[in-house]
Amino acid sequence: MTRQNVAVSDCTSRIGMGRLASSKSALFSTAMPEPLPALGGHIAIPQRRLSKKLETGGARVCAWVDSMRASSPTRIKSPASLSGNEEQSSWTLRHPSALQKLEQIISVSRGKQIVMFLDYDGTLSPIVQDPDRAFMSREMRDVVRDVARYVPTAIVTGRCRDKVYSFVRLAELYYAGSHGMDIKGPSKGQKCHKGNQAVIFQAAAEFLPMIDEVYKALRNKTSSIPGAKVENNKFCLSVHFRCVDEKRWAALAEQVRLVLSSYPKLKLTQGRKVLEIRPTIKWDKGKALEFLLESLGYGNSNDIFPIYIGDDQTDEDAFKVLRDRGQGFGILVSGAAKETNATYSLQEPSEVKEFLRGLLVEWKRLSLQLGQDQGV
Ligand SMILES: O=P(O)(O)OC[C@H]1O[C@H](O[C@H]2O[C@H](CO)[C@@H](O)[C@H](O)[C@H]2O)[C@H](O)[C@@H](O)[C@@H]1O
Repeated sequence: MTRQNVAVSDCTSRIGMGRLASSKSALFSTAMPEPLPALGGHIAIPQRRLSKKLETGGARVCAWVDSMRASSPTRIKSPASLSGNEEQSSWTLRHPSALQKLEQIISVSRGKQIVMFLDYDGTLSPIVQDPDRAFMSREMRDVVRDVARYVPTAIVTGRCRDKVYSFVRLAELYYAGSHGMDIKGPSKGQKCHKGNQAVIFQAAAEFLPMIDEVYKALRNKTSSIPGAKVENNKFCLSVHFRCVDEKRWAALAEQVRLVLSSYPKLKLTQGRKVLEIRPTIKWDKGKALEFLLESLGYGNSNDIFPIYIGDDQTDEDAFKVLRDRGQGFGILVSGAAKETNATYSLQEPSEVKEFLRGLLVEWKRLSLQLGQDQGV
């Protein structure tokens, strides 16, 4: 047995312990090899450290597996003094439902230019097992189309831009694919936009050959793990483990670690049951949001009100940008209490649809009123 094999099987047995420990508490966490933050968002696993410490790869893989088990964004653990329900209610007080606060949201955004940013998976479409079948409903498409008639609207996603376009099929939107590393403007004119040119920005163009190479290597190395799926998102990759038996997560993580150890210019982050591999450049959904605001001519405007709706750790970068700018707000789509920079929450995509519909009712009323005031 090789050293790597030993590491993986050690970890696998620890996973068993983990399950036991989670019901009986203790032991498991004290056996942690080296504290590692959850793999979320830009909490990248430093590849330099990784390659220097290949000999401790097993320990690292165990830490990854721990993180894979945590949800994304990280769930808030209730302190012993609070029950799960109490924690949930206190979280909802801190991040109230955007549906319940609709009137307040409409009132604070009045007179400002709203710009709408929408994540795709888990926000516009429900999470499903097969990433190739994450379709959005016709009702959701209709609502998003209507929203884009009133305000500039962008889809910001970890997916490959072409792929998300094949799901959304609305030419009037902006699309920021590959976690914002691939941005294109609408191909159909919209009255809110300045001109009709397709803004093209690719933050990581030089990484294309490397990403392609790693895609092939990962496909090859993970092909024997049932349920594992590697998705090529052009400037980044997704290694899905939603359909992989938990007992095999360590083996999968180990293969990913082995491949990445030869690519110090790539980093690993985590989404919902997915390991995401991307260039170590300082670009994320937050930067994409800023880039789009700038492109729309609102970079220095005080009269804008950006709204970003997303469900995943990678959306936190955008929530944080809005919080730091003090403009607009983020809405986290989550039914559970999670650590977030978003201001409001919505439980699931159907609530996203209701929220957007609620805004539309108000915008339609306003434009009717404007028409009447102008005697149209
Ligand atoms: O930024 P997003 O639009 O939220 O994209 C993030 C990842 O979404 C997709 O994976 C997620 O949705 C799948 C379909 O529901 C689900 O099977 C998977 O477990 C989720 O992680 C997409 O396939 C990934 O490439 C994106 O990175």
